[in-house]
Amino acid sequence: MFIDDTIAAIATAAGEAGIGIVRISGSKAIEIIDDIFRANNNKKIYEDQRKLTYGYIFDFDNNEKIDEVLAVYMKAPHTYTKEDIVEINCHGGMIPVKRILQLVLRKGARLAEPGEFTKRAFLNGRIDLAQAEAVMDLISAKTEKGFEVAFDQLEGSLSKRVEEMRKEVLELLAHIEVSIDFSEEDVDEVTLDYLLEKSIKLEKSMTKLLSTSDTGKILREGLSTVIVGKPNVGKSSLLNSLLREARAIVTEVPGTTRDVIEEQLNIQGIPIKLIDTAGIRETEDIVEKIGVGKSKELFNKADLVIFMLDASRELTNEDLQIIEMIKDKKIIVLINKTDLPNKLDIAKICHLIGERSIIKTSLKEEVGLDELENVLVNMVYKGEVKSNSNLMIANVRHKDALERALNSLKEGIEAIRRQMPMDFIEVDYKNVWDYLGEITGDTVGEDLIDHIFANFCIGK
Ligand SMILES: Nc1nc2c(c(=O)[nH]1)N(C=O)[C@@H](CNc1ccc(C(=O)N[C@@H](CCC(=O)O)C(=O)O)cc1)CN2
Ligand SMILES: Nc1nc2c(ncn2[C@@H]2O[C@H](COP(=O)(O)OP(=O)(O)OP(=O)(O)O)[C@@H](O)[C@H]2O)c(=O)[nH]1
Ligand SMILES: [Mg+2]
Repeated sequence: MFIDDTIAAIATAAGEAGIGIVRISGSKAIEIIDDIFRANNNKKIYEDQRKLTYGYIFDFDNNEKIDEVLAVYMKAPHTYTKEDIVEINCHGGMIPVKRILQLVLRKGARLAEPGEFTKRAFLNGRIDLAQAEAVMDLISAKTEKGFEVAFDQLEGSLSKRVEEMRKEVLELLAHIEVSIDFSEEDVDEVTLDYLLEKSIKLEKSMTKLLSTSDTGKILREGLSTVIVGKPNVGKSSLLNSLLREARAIVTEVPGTTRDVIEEQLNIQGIPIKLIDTAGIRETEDIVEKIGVGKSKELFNKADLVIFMLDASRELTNEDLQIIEMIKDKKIIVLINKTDLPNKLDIAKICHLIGERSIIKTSLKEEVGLDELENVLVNMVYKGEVKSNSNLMIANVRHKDALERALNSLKEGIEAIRRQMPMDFIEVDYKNVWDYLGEITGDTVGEDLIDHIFANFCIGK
């Protein structure tokens, strides 16, 4: 694919800021900057490369000075996109960047599509697809750990592992092909044993990589967590305690929260979208009724439900109804208000909810929050020691491809065990090779590539 147009975009975030950057990439970048920039030392910007030069952006068509800037030229192919790049560092804020961009577009550049700089880095072969996707993930990371996982992926950790696996598949395919050529005779035992042994090893390492995908997905996308319970159990108090801020209104009146309150939270590196809801009960109040309806909808979509009970009241029908509604979800049960005399039949609750974590809290006396945080973290890391490794499958697209690769490998192994014809076995291994290649972008079509980059931000 030959890319000949020159693209431009604002690379920095909108709004008041110290500096703003306009970025240009493509063969016309030099021409364009030459048309609009005058260096104070009177040198042409392309005489030096990778050196910031002080000067002014001018609109020479009407002799207007636009802004005082620092500009830099980076020569292809050793640049972010592997094309000629010019960056203009102007004053921050909405106006300077916008005016300079407009001028650049008037001089012949085209406004870049979302992610197009990174897309060019990929199409021109500087980085692979998993690395390109990591660029976006690291921009949108909400916790340090999420950033670290994305950063290692950008550095090629995942790509390297996937390429190692593909190399092994290729080696197995070579053996299989040799056997096909000798198809008249029986394939010898040694070859079959060898294929089987190597394949089982590969299956193990693929399974291991796949097992990181639940945690990886949460680090990348966040854990959507909904607090549910009947009115007045302390749901909004819990939101406030975890946020360490009086975000939601808390009163002793049941039915205080009527709308959904959503906040972002970071618990030991895990990004959590915490949602406080209206207490669930039968009600004639129209506003509250809508709120209750929303609560029910929300916890159906949640990754995790925190179900709250009030230790100072007996179990009611409302509690039982909620238990019925959430019994198939991933839940943590919180028994709150343990500072008050207990009236709750805890044995009965255990019986109703089965093998689930139960935590006793008193939000009033700040008891039990640490335990809640720890249970939550352990749930995400599935009780495994919190991994120091940042090599994870964080992207659902990668997970899906790896799953299909693993399934094909299992089919291949089964086919070897049953001594199926070699050309039959070969198909499975070719699939493993193809599916793994989707992760690094080796075996994906143009449509999918367009779709992936369309979700990037402009200027990246
Ligand atoms: N001003 C500015 N800051 C930035 C970027 C940018 O594009 N512009 N980046 C953009 O996201 C990030 C840095 N990433 C970059 C990645 C590769 C190359 C690059 O020129 N690579 C060449 C040469 C490498 C070398 O000199 O050793 C290459 O790989 O061939 C530049 C930036 C973060 N900061
Ligand atoms: N004694 C005691 N009171 C608590 C505790 N936690 C919350 N409360 C009180 O219980 C009342 C209700 O708390 P909220 O957080 O508003 O309860 P809610 O579940 O959000 O209620 P709705 O929004 O009406 O569904 C308030 O008066 C809180 O101060 C606790 O651990 N002990
Ligand atoms: Mg509330």
